[in-house]
Amino acid sequence: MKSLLQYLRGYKKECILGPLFKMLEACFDLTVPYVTALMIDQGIANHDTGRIGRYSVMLILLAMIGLSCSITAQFFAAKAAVGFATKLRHALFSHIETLSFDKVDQVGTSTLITRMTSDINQLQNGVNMAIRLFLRSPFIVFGAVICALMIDLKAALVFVAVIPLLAVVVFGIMGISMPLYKKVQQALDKVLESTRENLTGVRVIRAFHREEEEKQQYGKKNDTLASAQLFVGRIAALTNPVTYVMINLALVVLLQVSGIRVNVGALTQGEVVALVNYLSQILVELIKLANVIVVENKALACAARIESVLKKKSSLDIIEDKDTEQTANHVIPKVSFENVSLCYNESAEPSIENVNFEAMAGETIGIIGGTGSGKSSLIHMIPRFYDATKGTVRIDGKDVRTMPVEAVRQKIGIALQKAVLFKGTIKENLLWGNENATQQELDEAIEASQALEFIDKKENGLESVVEQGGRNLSGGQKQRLTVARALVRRPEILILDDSTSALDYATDAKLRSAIKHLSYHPTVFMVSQRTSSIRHADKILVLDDGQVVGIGTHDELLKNCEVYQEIHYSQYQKEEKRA
Ligand SMILES: Nc1ncnc2c1ncn2[C@@H]1O[C@H](COP(=O)(O)OP(=O)(O)OP(=O)(O)O)[C@@H](O)[C@H]1O
Repeated sequence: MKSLLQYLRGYKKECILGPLFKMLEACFDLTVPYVTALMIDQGIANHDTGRIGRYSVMLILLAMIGLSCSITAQFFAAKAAVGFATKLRHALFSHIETLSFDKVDQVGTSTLITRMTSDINQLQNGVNMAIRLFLRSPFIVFGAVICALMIDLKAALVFVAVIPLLAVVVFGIMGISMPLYKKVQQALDKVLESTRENLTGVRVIRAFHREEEEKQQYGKKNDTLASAQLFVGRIAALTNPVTYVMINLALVVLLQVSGIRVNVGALTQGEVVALVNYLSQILVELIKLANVIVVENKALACAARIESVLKKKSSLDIIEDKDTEQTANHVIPKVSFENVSLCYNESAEPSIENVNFEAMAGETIGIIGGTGSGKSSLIHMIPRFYDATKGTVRIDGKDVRTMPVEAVRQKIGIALQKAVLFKGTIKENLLWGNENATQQELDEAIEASQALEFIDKKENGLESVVEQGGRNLSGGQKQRLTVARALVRRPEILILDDSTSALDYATDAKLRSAIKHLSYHPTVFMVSQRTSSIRHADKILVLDDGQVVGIGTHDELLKNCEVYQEIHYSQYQKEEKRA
């Protein structure tokens, strides 16, 4: 939690004034029983309506001042808590944006969402409660005991006896329920994870008639959450009945002792009422304090979850450039892989193993292989989505790890396998590639990606609205826009990760030809499952189980690479049959 306190720094005034006003309110609250006692003893006992009136006005004034103090404290507490949560949310979001993919994979997207939302809300609640009640409740408990002792030492012994007992019960119940709140939070994580998966995959679920199964599984997770919440709720709910029984027993004892003291003339009736009031105040404050501690503990648990994300460092460190290998006479390839392996996690088999190749500037490199053969893994190492676990990936002869991620990505335009677009207009989405792109650059990208044909048909053209995730566009339209977005940057390196799979053969061919004839000459990496898409590449890498099993041109591979032959002839025959 310590490291999170920095986000409260701008709210020092609120953090001091909030508790201060709460303490003022507490002082007025402690005065009320005393004034009531005076009203009973001096006003009611003597039938003195004048005094009764004066004390009544005093009580109303005390209540009004107390209320104003309470509202002011609430204002400061809310201001500090909301400000703290906003700053923290912003910092957490910015931090997550810097994390490397492996770290995001490690934590998990849905739990990151829980931490950004529910955990921060919990923490905001904790800060608010702490400012308002952390000092007030103990202050009232001690204040009420001191006032009781000042009224009558013997009668106040009841307080001395009952407060530790109350404290044991209240804090005992709290101690039992605390660890259970962690379980509730974990169950909530699972429900949110399932919600997210179901909402994003709703079409697939319906297409496969998995609604019932999904409902059942969701129901199970929801029930687990509900039973965890009920269990902890039932334990927490014990607090009130148990403490009320205790306090009522204490009241009986207090009235018994006070009655005797009144009879011997050591106490007045008004003082008895004041003692009863103080005892009730103590009970209320102890219960409040227990609630505060529960909320604070939940907040601390959430703070630890948030801190654990903030402590995660991107694995994409910049290493020192010790390269001596490149010589002046050697033509430096645009991209090269030297004995590169990639393991997503330590225990798993490598997804890429000992890959070596060079891509010269302006060349087109085709990458092909069965599903799961490592095509995406291979190209993800160029923009440093993941760093090689062994070997070196170089751009312009420089180890990519010696360059800042932004510098590497600035050179690259990438259209990922899953076409992702954002809410906004088509133009806004394309400008992600380069926010300063000129109309001419946009036009060239749109034309090359074969997106012109469908953008032109739209009433608002480039200003047409793209809904969240691009759901108002077809798969092929989305793919063409993601290719256009990559081209708008006029990248030195263009990576197309199976990003034309939804296009028909003719459009795919036009797109490839347009990329060849761009006004600039990027080095192109084209991942595809279809040999027809990569057959004209200068060099084709054939991947099988993470290893390069063939490298060469289409014709060369057809002669000497069994895996390529298999892929090609299976498709070639299919196409023949179709024709
Ligand atoms: N983020 C990840 N974490 C762990 N393992 C991964 C991750 N991404 C890919 N893998 C694993 O690496 C291997 C290669 O996956 P990759 O996505 O690179 O294959 P691919 O050839 O692109 O497949 P496809 O053609 O189906 O897209 C697979 O076994 C996959 O399970």
